[in-house]
Formats: sequence, structure tokens, C-alpha cells
Amino acid sequence: MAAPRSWALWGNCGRGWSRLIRGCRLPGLRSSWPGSPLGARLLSQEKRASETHFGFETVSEEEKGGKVYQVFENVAKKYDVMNDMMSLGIHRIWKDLLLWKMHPFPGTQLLDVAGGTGDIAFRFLNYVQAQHRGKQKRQLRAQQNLSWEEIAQQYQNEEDSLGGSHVMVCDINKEMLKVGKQKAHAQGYKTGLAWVLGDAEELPFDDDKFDVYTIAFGIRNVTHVDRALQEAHRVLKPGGRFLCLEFSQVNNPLVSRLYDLYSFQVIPVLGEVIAGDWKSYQYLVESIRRFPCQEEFKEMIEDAGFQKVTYESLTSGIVAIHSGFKL
Ligand SMILES: COc1cc(O)cc(C/C=C(\C)CC/C=C(\C)CC/C=C(\C)CC/C=C(\C)CC/C=C(\C)CC/C=C(\C)CC/C=C(\C)CC/C=C(\C)CC/C=C(\C)CCC=C(C)C)c1O
Ligand SMILES: C[S@@+](CC[C@H](N)C(=O)[O-])C[C@H]1O[C@@H](n2cnc3c(N)ncnc32)[C@H](O)[C@@H]1O
Repeated sequence: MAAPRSWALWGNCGRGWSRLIRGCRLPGLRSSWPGSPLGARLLSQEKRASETHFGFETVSEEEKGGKVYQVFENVAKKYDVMNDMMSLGIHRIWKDLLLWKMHPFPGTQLLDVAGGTGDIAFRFLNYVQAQHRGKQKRQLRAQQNLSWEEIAQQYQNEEDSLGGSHVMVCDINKEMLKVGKQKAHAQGYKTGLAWVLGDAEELPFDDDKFDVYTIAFGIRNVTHVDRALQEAHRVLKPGGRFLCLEFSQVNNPLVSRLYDLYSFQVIPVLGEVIAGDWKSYQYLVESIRRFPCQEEFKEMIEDAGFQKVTYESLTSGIVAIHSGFKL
């Protein structure tokens, strides 16, 4: 059996640390001759095929979901402050860039998977609201003889302030969603937003439902990335766009060394001091090193059926935004 492209390529573009750490996944092999040495070897390979990684630890596929759940349950309350501390606020710029790339039009139906505490959803609502307000202003300026009541009416219609746009935040973790909902309430987001508990690998939505699918810093945590990508493809309308913001591979050797130092020497310490949780932040930096590089991930997105797949590396490749279309 030939290995799918994503398996064959997994681990082919690493450098230094990352290259040593990223392993090759084995395709599921079956033997009709289990008693023989060859059969035993094939069986042990098969066993390994149902194993995966939780950071640098090898775990069974069944275990991984629970471990990831525990991490985000533990960090949920400190999640936002940790992101600002770890990245000195740079994660905000990356998320803004994701929105600028999306450039949603009024009426866009967005699904934000692994949406956690709502950072992408809130940016989306701000963006479409600003777009819609701009459009309304231009229309009002073009209409010369409106009364002040008619003008006030246009501004007050809050339902319409998004031009029919809507974002569905889907996440597997109750605690992350809880923090997100509290933030939405505190910041006054009332319309155009819904929160759904769900797994990226088995989305609770019909086919061909959304214009845009986003996943920011989420796909790295999913057990079967290929299944999550297939689900993204399924729920998008024809013509719909997939956008993923995720950690990637640093392309400058000096930045790479500093970044490794910073990741392994500083981030778990910040995790312990601020969130009282070293292990979750150790998992974060390890899972970043395990995730495929820009080109490998592009191939995986293509394997899921997306077309016109491109990516842009940001901050020397610390993160990348991948984009693809369901055509
Ligand atoms: C559990 O899973 C998770 C939990 C979460 O809370 C979040 C996530 C998802 C994650 C995010 C949304 C964002 C998370 C952000 C990061 C992982 C960090 C990304 C990093 C950067 C943007 C900065 C990159 C840093 C470098 C290129 C290297 C520069 C580093 C240095 C100059 C320091 C080198 C470190 C040492 C020599 C070790 C000893 C140093 C000290 C003890 C001093 C401590 C120093 C600092 C705190 C300085 C920090 C400096 C920066 C941040 C530099 C910024 C500069 C640039 C961008 C070039 C999740 O999955
Ligand atoms: C690092 S956070 C990202 C949150 C948000 N997108 C952001 O950019 O701040 C990762 C999120 O992925 C979620 N997650 C992990 N595995 C998932 C899965 N299989 N399906 C849906 N969400 C998942 C976690 O619960 C967590 O909220």
C-alpha cells in the first residue's frame, strides 16, 4: 500500500531540532501471518500506527483527546493573559492579519473552529461592522433628502449593523467556551454570534453551510488532522474559503536558535508563574515542534480536496496562514 502524500512527506522539511523530533507516521499494515517474526513486526507497526503524539510523548490516539482537553480546561482562565505575555501581544497582530486576509463581505457566514475564547470571532464582528458602517455612511451621503429620523433609524438598527454576517464559534472545550461567552457579554457582543460545543473531526453541521472556515492555533491539537481538514471541506459551501493560522517552521537559523531558547527556557516558566501550570506550556512548545512545516501542511490541505492552496509565513515563520478554496 502506498502511503498517502501527507505521511510520506511528514517530517521531510524539518531543520535541526524540529527535524530530529518530527517522526514519520506509519500507514496501517495488516498481516495474515501474525505468528511469524515478520507478522509480529508488522503487528507492532500496526500498533504504532494507532499511536500519536502529545507533545514529545507517544500516546494512544484514544488518550490524546483527553490530554488535550485537560490542558485547555486547566489554562482557560489564564489563556488570554498568557498569550499576551508569551508573545508580547504579537498574537494580536497575527490574528488581525488573518482577518485582513479573509476580508469578509457583509453577509459572510463564518465557522471558527477551535475558537476558544473568541479572539477570531470578535475580530470578525468588528471587521464586518466597520465595513457595514462604512457602506451605510456612503449610502447616506449619496441620499440627499433624508430626515434626521431616517438617518438615526439607519444607525440604531443593531440587528442590521453586521449586514447579515454571522460567526459560529465551535470548540471541544466547555471551559474555553465559558470564558469566551463571558468576554462576549462583558464586551457587549450580542448579535451575529453563537457558541457550539463540537469536535473539529466531527463537526455538528450540515454540508455546504459556511462561506469561510477558520482555525487559529487549533489544528495542532487535533488527533487526526486529516479528518479535521476533510470536515472543513465538507461544511464549506462551494466557493468557500479555508483559513488556518498555526505555528510553523522558522526559516532564519539565528531566529530559530533564539526562538528555541525562548520557547524551552522561558515559556514553561511563564506558564508556571502566571498560570501555575508548567506542563501545559511544555506541551505547547513541544506540539509546535511536532507540527508539519509550511509545505507539508499545504500538501495535507490539498489532500483534503482544497484548491488554490497558498500560505504566508509571518514573523520569520513562527506562524503561517494557510488558505485554500473549495471549488
Ligand atoms: C496550552 O496551549 C496553549 C496555551 C496558550 O495559552 C496559548 C496557545 C496558543 C498560542 C498563542 C495564541 C500564542 C503563543 C505565543 C508564543 C508561543 C510565543 C511566540 C513568540 C514570539 C512572538 C517571540 C519570538 C521570540 C524570538 C524570535 C526569540 C527572541 C527571544 C529572545 C530575545 C529571548 C531569548 C531567550 C533566552 C536567551 C532565554 C533566557 C531569557 C530570559 C530569562 C529573559 C526572558 C526574556 C523575555 C521574556 C523576552 C521575550 C522576548 C520576545 C517575546 C521577543 C519578541 C521579539 C521578536 C518577535 C523578534 C496554546 O496552544
Ligand atoms: C490554542 S487554543 C486557540 C483558541 C483560539 N482559536 C485563539 O486563536 O485564541 C486551541 C483551542 O483548540 C481547541 N481544540 C482542541 N482540540 C479540538 C478539537 N478536536 N475540536 C475542536 N476544538 C479543539 C481547544 O479546546 C482550544 O480552545
